[in-house]
Amino acid sequence: MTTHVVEEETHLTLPAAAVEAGRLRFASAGDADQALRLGAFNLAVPEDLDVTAGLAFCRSFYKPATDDHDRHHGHREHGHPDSKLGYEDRPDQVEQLQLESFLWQRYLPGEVTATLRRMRELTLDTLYGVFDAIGIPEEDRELVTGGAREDKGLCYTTVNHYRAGLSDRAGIVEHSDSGFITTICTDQPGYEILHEGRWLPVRERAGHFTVNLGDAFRVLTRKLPRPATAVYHRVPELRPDAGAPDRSSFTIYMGPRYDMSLYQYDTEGELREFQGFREFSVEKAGKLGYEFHSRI
Ligand SMILES: O=C(O)CCC(=O)C(=O)O
Ligand SMILES: [Fe+2]
Repeated sequence: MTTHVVEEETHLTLPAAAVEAGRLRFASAGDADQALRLGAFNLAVPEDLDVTAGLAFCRSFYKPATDDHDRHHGHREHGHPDSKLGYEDRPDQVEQLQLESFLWQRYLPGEVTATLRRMRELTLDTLYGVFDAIGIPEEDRELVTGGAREDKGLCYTTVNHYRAGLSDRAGIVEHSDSGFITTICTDQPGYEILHEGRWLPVRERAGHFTVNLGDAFRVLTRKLPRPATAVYHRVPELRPDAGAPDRSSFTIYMGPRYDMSLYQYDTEGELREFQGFREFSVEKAGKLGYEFHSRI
């Protein structure tokens, strides 16, 4: 007789971790192994990180601005001339605002910038904790990330508004994230991952973010004894729910810069240049049938 409860077969509970005094700690060694295998885990929201401003911004950024100085609204029309990313009305339900970390202060409300900066710090500590778990030598980390510790790599936020009113399309189509790591804050369920060939909704763990590992980690570690998976994830079509707000999420993404290379350890453990990250990203976009950012 199986001891599994039905719920456990239809939902996935992610392994758990927390950052304490700047160090990532998984709940157990088993959680660390599972996190690398899945390419996803839950990360405790630290007590001094208030996500309220971020979630409120997810519900306001797309609405019309009241004046030229209104940074809470008007981001559909803004143009964000200094960003290579910016606003995108995607073919799925989600509309997204993506802004590099050096532009947060210029374009975003002060309280949102403060939240994102704290979440960036947390994401950096988490990234280094994953390097520890895999056994990536300290002296290689700044090279492969393009200087994440000195904020010279690529770090941006994605602010997601899922327009439940748009029918017959996915919330966000299945994809892996391209960089090393993405920390996601959501206000409601919907996130699913591909696990052993099946799409499974992930059970929300109260007071936790979801962390994804991306393509840059998969490429880097593919030939190592403890490789990291780039998790395939999606949000299926969301239905309008009278009285409930649309689904919101915002993320911190960290990856290589587009002007640098992806790296890979060979079977001897030697670090080698793999492919230019921009070329890799253009090829990936082509395979998945979407357009690569026109400004990059
Ligand atoms: O909203 C979510 O749960 C996932 C968002 C996501 O996958 C992304 O922004 O890359
Ligand atoms: Fe994603």
